[in-house]
Amino acid sequence: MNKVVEELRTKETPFSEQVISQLPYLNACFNETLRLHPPAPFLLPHFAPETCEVMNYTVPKNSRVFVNVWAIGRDPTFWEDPLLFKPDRFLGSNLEFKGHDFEFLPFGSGRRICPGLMMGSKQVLLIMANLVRFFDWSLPNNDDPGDLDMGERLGITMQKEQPLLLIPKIKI
Ligand code: HEM
Repeated sequence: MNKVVEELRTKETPFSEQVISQLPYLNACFNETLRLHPPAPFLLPHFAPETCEVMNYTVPKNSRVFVNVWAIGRDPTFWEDPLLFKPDRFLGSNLEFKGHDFEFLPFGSGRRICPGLMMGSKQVLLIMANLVRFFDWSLPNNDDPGDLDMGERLGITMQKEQPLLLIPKIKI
């Protein structure tokens, strides 16, 4: 948190879209959040119109296919310390969420990739940048952020199981 605060508070505001895309730590935090908590953990249901082979598995014609990107994002084959929130893993890495890196598919891939990818990612980054830049955040009772319950519940999209209660203090 300190690293992203420092990165944001040395930049001029209001933040432009161009500045936001050049903030490595903010972008790394966004990527790491999408890796561990993809909003659509099974993507949208896909359909195999023909029988096909994928990595030695046969997918029969007319199958309904779910891609578990939640599990892929936590697979120790691809990710070191997969359950830890470590944004630094994305610093200096070429991994992108644009559908070419199959270990990181929070927006899906291929013809049905999320068409709102650019809009959604820019919006979240801008909102996060402003919330972090202009407020100091703490937990009620000065609770330790490390103890925050990050349990999830599956709905149409993934949701935090317990509501997030935070105290903002304005910081100009
Ligand atoms: C952080 C924000 C967002 C995330 C993580 C996200 C994620 C996804 C995912 C995983 C899919 C399924 C892709 C697949 O099955 O391969 C999807 C589909 C879709 N998304 Fe997004 N999305 C986001 C924002 C948006 C926004 C802002 C819009 C519209 C303005 C949007 C519109 C759509 C539409 C229309 C589809 C269905 C595409 C199709 O089935 O052909 N999304 N999104």
